[in-house]
Order: sequence, then structure tokens, then C-alpha cells
Amino acid sequence: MQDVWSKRIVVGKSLTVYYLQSESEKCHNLFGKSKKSKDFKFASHLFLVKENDVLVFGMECIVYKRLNKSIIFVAKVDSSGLGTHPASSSGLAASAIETVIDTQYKEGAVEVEVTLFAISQGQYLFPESSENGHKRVLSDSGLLHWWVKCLEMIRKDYNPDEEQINEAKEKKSSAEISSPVTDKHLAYMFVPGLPSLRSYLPNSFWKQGTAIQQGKAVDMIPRYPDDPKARYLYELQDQRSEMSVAEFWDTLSFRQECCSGKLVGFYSLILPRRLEKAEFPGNKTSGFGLVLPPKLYRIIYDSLIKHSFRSPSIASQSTKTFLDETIAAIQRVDGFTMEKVAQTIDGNAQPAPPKKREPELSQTLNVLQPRKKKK
Ligand SMILES: CC(=O)SCCNC(=O)CCNC(=O)[C@H](O)C(C)(C)COP(=O)(O)OP(=O)(O)OC[C@H]1O[C@@H](n2cnc3c(N)ncnc32)[C@H](O)[C@@H]1OP(=O)(O)O
Repeated sequence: MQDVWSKRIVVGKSLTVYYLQSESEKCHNLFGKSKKSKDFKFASHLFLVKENDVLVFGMECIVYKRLNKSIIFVAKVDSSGLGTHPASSSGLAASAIETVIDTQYKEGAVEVEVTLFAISQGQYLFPESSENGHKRVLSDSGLLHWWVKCLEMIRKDYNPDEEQINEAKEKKSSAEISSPVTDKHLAYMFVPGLPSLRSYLPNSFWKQGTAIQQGKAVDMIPRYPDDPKARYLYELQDQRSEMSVAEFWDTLSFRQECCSGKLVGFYSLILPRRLEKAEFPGNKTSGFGLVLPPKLYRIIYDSLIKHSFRSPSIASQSTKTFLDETIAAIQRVDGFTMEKVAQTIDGNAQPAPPKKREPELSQTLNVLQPRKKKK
């Protein structure tokens, strides 16, 4: 577990990672009224990262499980902007997601899907943090690139890179190459209203579109919490519509929820079980991440989103009160140990060479704009 994090934290720095989960519960509405929903169970996972005395990063995801498939829905990612950046937020998000992926494999999952929709907003987990003067809130298009970067880190960690695949192709005859890794696109990105995503997609493992392409929309497309496509699906369900999945995606760009001026990105990363990771020795459950009764998990989550992060000093105070109250509340939970809840991770990554930080461009430059003379 430590490696997944330390490889993205600069050497000489350390961060404390807090990890709480909820017990799994029966799912009722992943596929609307369809009976299919009840085949799934779900559990919430919350990661919080502290640098010195202040929370700097948070992520909540919900894991939906059915038989040997796990869907990891990344619900909320946020930063407070108050750290010294010993690790990038994209790296921390990738490490948190990989911690959950590894747990799924350990528990017997054969296929894991990471899915999310990107909607840029001032804050999700750290209230008022966008007002603290340190936080950098990415624009909608900045966030789309950011998620590609984050998911590409994960894809690379779980799948051979293109060079390895080309080598494999040279060694084998084309008829022999039919493994899902070589044939299947692993990462999907879809932005309603954007006809071409060429400038976003980093390589041929990425495909513009969505992983679900067959069947009836209301039966096949899941509805996650705060899902911008859910209202449309519920409307189709009420109308007993037979609309196909393909037509659903095509018409989604006309819906107000997905085209009200801001770009919304839908992502899926499909990870077939990695061969060299097939054997996860030892205990079937991971040692990190305390599992709480759902009600207690919710109380803790609700308490987090009531604390303010509007200045460095208020954020430090909020971090202290929230963590003290949380530890007091979970101490009597079965299996509680401090190591299960929090781990301090020492960095192992070489610092990136210093670069000039340029403000994010919100628009592409006009080609007619005069070039600046080189000095
Ligand atoms: C499923 C969902 O949750 S989608 C919603 C996502 N969350 C939000 O929109 C909430 C508000 N937004 C945020 O908290 C932040 O904008 C985040 C977490 C999305 C991204 O945070 P960032 O600090 O920009 O991310 P990160 O640390 O990865 O930095 C990205 C790049 O910008 C650079 N950077 C970081 N801070 C700055 C800055 N102040 N000025 C210029 N560049 C900066 C980093 O060096 C990094 O460069 P690299 O990609 O070349 O390595």
C-alpha cells in the first residue's frame, strides 16, 4: 500500500493519509427501477491527506460490486490548496484510486472499472477553500486534461505500455494476439457537445466515446449520485422509452444538464486483471482503511463538509477539530487501530525539475494573433 503513495511523494517529504470505508449495503437505484440494481452492493471510501497540520487533499469514491466485477465510481475530488505540493493532486488521486483497485483484486475481482464524470466546481469536500487565496480551481477544460493525466497514470500502472505490446505483436502471429489488453480500448472519454477529443487523448489506449454501447439506455446505463445524466434516464424510464444506448449518448449533448456552458466529461477505465498482480499474497482484506457502519460513515462525512477552509489558520483549526472528533467517534468500532485509519508515508519520488508556472489558458490562441518577437 505504502508504495502506491510513496512513489508520487517527493523524497524528503511525508504526508499522512487517512482512509475510512463504510460497510457494504444493498443497492436500490443504480439502474433505476430495474431488478439489476439489487444484484449490486455498494460501499463508500473516503481518503483525506494531511500535510503538517492541514488537510490538503480529499477523495470520496463509491465501489459497486457484483460477482467478480467492481465499479469504482470516483464521486468527489478536492484540494484545499494549503500544502507545499510534495505531491501533485493528480498523483494523490491516482494513488487513492490504486489503493481501492488493489483491494478489489485482493478480494477476488476479475475486472475493475474506474468511472467518473468531471464537473469543475469551487469545492466539493473542503468548504470555502476556493476563497483562501491559495487554492487553484481548474476550469472545465483544465479539469478534463487533469483527469486524462490522472487516469493515464493508473492505466500505465496496470497495463503494459505500447512498446511492450508492439514487441509482443512482433513475437506472435497476428492470429494469436487476441488478449483483451491488446484488442480492447482501455480508457474512454466522452464530452457531450465536443465533436473531437483529439487534443485530449494521449495515445491509442484511449477512445473517444463510452464503454457502454449496446442495449436499451434505461437498462444499461448506471445512475450514480449527483449524476448529470440521471434526470434524462429517469425521464426515459417514466416514458417507458425504448431509446438505445447509442441514441442516448447522441442526444445527451442537447440536455441542459450537460451543455449549460460548462464542459462535462465522462470517463471510464477498464482494467482487466494484471497478470503479474494476479497473486495477492496473504490476507484477503487490506490492512488499511477502517470499515464503519454506514450511519457513522455518513455522520463523519457530513461533519467534514461543515468545516471551513477559508484561510490557512481556519483550515488548520478545522483539520484539528474534525480529526479529533472523528477519532473519538470511531475508537469503539470493531477492529479500530490507528494504523488502520492513518498512515504516514515518506516520499520516494525524485523532485520534478522546476518549471515556470503559467496561468491556465481558457481559450485556444487565435492563429492570427501576432507572434511575440524572440528576445
Ligand atoms: C470527479 C470529480 O470530483 S471532478 C471535480 C474535481 N474537483 C474540483 O473541481 C474541485 C476544485 N478543484 C480543485 O481542487 C483542483 O483544481 C484539482 C484538485 C481538481 C486540481 O488541483 P491542482 O492543484 O491544479 O492539481 P495538481 O496538483 O495535479 O496540479 C496540476 C498541474 O498544475 C500545476 N500547478 C499546481 N498549482 C499551480 C498553480 N498555483 N499555478 C500554476 N500551476 C500550478 C502542477 O505543478 C501540475 O503540473 P503538472 O501537471 O505538469 O505536473
